[in-house]
Amino acid sequence: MKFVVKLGGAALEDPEMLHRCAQAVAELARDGHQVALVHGGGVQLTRTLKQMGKQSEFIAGLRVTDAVTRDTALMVLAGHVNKSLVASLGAHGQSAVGLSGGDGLIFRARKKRTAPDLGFVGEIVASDPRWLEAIWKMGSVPVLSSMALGFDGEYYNINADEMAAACAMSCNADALVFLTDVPGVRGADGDVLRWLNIDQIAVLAKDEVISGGMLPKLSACREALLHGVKRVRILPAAEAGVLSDLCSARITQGTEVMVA
Ligand SMILES: Nc1ncnc2c1ncn2[C@@H]1O[C@H](COP(=O)(O)OP(=O)(O)O)[C@@H](O)[C@H]1O
Ligand SMILES: CC(=O)N[C@@H](CCC(=O)OP(=O)(O)O)C(=O)O
Repeated sequence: MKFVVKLGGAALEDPEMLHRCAQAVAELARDGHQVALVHGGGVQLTRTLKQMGKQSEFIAGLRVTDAVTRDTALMVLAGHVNKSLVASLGAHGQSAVGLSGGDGLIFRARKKRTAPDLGFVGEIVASDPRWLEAIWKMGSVPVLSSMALGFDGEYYNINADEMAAACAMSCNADALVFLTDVPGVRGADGDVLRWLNIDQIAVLAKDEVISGGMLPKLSACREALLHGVKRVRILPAAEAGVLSDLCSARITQGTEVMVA
């Protein structure tokens, strides 16, 4: 099976969590699945920007990205975070190849047109999954950071959940799993929803039951499901160990997002 696993920056903060997620991804690959790992690193980027004296601003879960922020995103996401994940997979005996969307022109971006303007924030408009296929053929795991090149030669900062959905759509993934720092999507009563229909997303957003980073995440889930990805699940990173059971057993952790 083809899996796209997205690992969020908050989950990456805890070395034990990182270890668990890398182990689960390595196990999936060793079981013969084709796995692409797409990662975020929003928390790490915010910290580095703060050390540089720059405050971060988000609008509807997306970072306002000026040129300095974009260059810092390249450094942190395509650099340190990406290479740390390659190292973690390596520590579990799994070879991995770290890439950004710009490498091999796997993903092309264009500036996201929003009001207010978000600067160098992009959206994926084209993809060429042949590099992913080539890496899989070599028995390796592509590890993708959420930066992609525009046709104007500029790098754009892509929300990592959007990047993961684009990756899953591009390679016709059987499953897209978001490993995150919460136990799942919480409903109005605070309990984790075991299932979420994509038609409910707009209502949850309107009622402010979902906010911040959950907005682009659920929008990415919706896009992926509407474009042929068969299964989409939001899973707590702490439970990454159940990844290999996803398609063979009934799992209860996290939230399954579904089309009506
Ligand atoms: N209804 C909700 N259920 C769960 N998390 C929510 C909800 N609404 C907002 N959130 C926020 O969404 C965050 C997860 O999104 P995000 O920060 O983008 O995670 P990641 O780093 O995994 O991409 C949670 O930490 C939580 O603060
Ligand atoms: C445009 C935009 O907001 N990009 C994100 C990219 C990283 C990301 O999405 O990281 P997480 O998955 O850890 O949240 C950012 O700059 O924070």
